Amino acid sequence: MTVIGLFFGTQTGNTAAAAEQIQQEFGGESVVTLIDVAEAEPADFKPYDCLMIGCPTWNIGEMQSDWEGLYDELEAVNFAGKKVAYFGSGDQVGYADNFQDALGILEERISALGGQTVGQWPTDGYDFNASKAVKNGKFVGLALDEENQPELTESRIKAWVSQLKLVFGIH
Ligand SMILES: Cc1cc2nc3c(=O)[nH]c(=O)nc-3n(C[C@H](O)[C@H](O)[C@H](O)COP(=O)(O)O)c2cc1C
Repeated sequence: MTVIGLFFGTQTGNTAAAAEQIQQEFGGESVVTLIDVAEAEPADFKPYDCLMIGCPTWNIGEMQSDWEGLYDELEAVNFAGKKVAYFGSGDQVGYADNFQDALGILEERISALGGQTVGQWPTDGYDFNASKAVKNGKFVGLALDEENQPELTESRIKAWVSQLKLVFGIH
């Protein structure tokens, strides 16, 4: 078993591609296991003390549909003692009033179930009106925008992962 479980949902592939890049940055399959939420159930979260949650925002402020389907069932997971990092895909221009809302929705739910949020990310360099993913002036996790800032994705992932390696205790 690997150290980190990365659970992602995706509609058009952007969040899946980010998940793969994040896995590579951490050192590959021996460190991070990728799990598509379309095939996940609550018991799958149990083995991991370190989790990453990847979810794009869809339909104006909603979670991607596979996360939507799992949302109620998350209640069966004990997140106490787990460090949880979040990342998402969104469109800050097209959906400026709901940028990355899904991240905020999931973070609130999983925190209420005992998860410890790690990997917060600054809002500098983004331009949007409102987001449920902003808490105390920061995004609750890494915000990616393939529509408007695809050239920044790689460097954002590298910076975020290097910060998380320390938090997760991975060298
Ligand atoms: C109909 C539609 C609704 C969307 N709604 C939002 C939204 O409310 N907030 C946001 O940040 N992005 C929104 N997006 C942008 C997607 O999150 C973005 O395209 C993302 O990269 C998709 O990720 P995926 O390929 O992993 O599914 C929307 C896109 C479409 C086509």
